[in-house]
Amino acid sequence: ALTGTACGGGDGDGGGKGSDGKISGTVTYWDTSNEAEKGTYEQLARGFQKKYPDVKVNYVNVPFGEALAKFKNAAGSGGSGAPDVLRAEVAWTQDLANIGYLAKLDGTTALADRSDYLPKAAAGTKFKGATYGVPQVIDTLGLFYNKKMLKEAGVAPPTSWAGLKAAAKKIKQKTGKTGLYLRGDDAYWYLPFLYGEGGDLLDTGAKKVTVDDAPGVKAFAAARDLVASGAAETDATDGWDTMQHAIKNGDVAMTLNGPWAIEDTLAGKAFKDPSNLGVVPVPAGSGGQGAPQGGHNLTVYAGSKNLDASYAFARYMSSAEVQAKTTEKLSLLPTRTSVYRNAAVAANPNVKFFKAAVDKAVERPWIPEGNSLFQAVLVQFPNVLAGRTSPKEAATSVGDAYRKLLKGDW
Ligand SMILES: C[C@H]1O[C@H](O[C@H]2[C@H](O)[C@@H](O)[C@@H](O[C@H]3[C@H](O)[C@@H](O)[C@@H](O[C@H]4[C@H](O)[C@@H](O)[C@@H](O)O[C@@H]4CO)O[C@@H]3CO)O[C@@H]2CO)[C@H](O)[C@H](O)[C@@H]1N[C@H]1C[C@@H](CO)[C@H](O)[C@@H](O)[C@@H]1O
Repeated sequence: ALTGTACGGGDGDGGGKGSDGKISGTVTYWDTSNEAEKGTYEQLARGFQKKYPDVKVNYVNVPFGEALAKFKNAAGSGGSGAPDVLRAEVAWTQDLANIGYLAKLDGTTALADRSDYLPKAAAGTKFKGATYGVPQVIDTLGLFYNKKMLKEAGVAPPTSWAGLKAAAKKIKQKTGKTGLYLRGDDAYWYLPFLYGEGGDLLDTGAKKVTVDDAPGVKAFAAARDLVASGAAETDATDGWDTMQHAIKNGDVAMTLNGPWAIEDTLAGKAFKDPSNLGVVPVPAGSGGQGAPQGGHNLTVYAGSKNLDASYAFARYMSSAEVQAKTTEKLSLLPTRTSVYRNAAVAANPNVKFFKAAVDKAVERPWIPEGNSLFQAVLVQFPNVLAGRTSPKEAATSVGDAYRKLLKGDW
C-alpha cells in the first residue's frame, strides 16, 4: 500500500510548484454531490482556475453510492484513473487513511486556518493522530414537514414516534395522505430509532458491540411499528427518489432527511412557497432522542502526481468564501466557525435549525471499520420494515456481523 507519499498514479500531469512557487498542472476532482447540488459545486470548483490560471480543474461527478468502490479500485491498481482530490464521506476518511490511500495533510497548505473548523467536523478528519481530510460540510438528520398538510390535519410537528403515529392517523383522516416516508434502503435511517431507544451500534469506550442489546431490538421494532400501523410508507430500493418524489408532490407530509435534501425538496410543487417546508429535530423514542453526525471531507490521493495543486484545491474548496457561497445556494452547513458570522448564513432558517441539530448530533465511532458498520444494518433494515425479519433476529444478526468484523481488535 502507498505510504502517504507521492509515488506514481493519479490523474495529475505531473504539474506542481514551479521554481516561481506557481501552482500548475491538472487537478482531477471527484465530487459525490447529488443532482440538486452538483451544478453549484462544479461552478465553485471551476472558480479555482481564476485564482490559479496555470491549473486546469477536471471536475467529475461520481454518484455517492459508487464513489468509494471506484476510488478503492483505482487507487488499488497503481492509481491510474484515481482522482487527485476526492470528496470523501466522513466514514470513508478513516477507512481510506488506514489503507494508505490518502495524503497526510498536516503541515500542508490544505489545512490553512485549521483552528476555524468546528471541533466535531475536525474530529472526522483524523486517523492515528494525523489529519487526512479537510472538512467541507457537516450534517445530520431532521424531520422535514409540509406545514400546510399538518395544519389541515390540525396537528403540530411530532416530537416522538408515538406522537408521529397519532399525527399520521389524523393526516390520513383529513387529507387521505400518509404521514411519513421512511427511507428503508439506507442504514443511516435506522440511527434515529437506535438513539431514540438510548442505544448505539458500539460502545467504543468499553470495546463492546451494543447494537443487539435491548435498545437495538426496540429500535428495529419502533421503525417496523410505524410501517405496520400505516403511519409510514417505505421501500427496499430507490428510497431516495421515492422519498423525494413523495414529499415534493405532497403525497406524504413528512420525511427524515438532511441539509443535502433541502434544495431538492424545495424544487417540489408542494413547496412553491418555500416557507411551507419546516424542519424540527427527529422524534424521540422511549429512551431518548438523537440524530447521527454525517458529512464530507476533501481528501488528497496519496498517489497524486500533483500534490501541491491538490492541497491548494482542497484548501480553496473548503475556504470560508466557498463555504458561504455553498450555504447561500444550497443551505448546506459550513464547517468553519467564522462562516456562521456571515449575515446571510446566520439568517438562513434551515441553517439555524441544522446548526443547532448538528451541535447535538451523535458522533459515530471514528474507526476504519466505521465504514462497514452500515452494511450489516442495510441487510436487515428493509426486511424488518417489511415484517419479514423480527427485530430480535435483525439486531442479533447485526451484532454477530460486528463481532466478526471487530474480532481482531475487540
Ligand atoms: C453502505 C454505506 O455505508 C456507509 O455510508 C454511510 C455513511 O458512513 C453515513 O455517514 C451516512 O452517509 C450520509 C452522509 O453523511 C450525508 O451527508 C448524506 O450524504 C449525501 C450527501 O450529503 C450528498 O451530497 C450526496 O452525496 O448524496 C449523499 C447520499 O444521500 O447522506 C448519507 C446517507 O445516505 O450513511 C451512509 C449509508 O448510506 C459507508 O460509508 C459506505 O458509504 C457504504 N457504502 C459502500 C459500501 C461498499 C461495500 O462495502 C461498496 O463497495 C461501496 O461502493 C459503497 O459506497
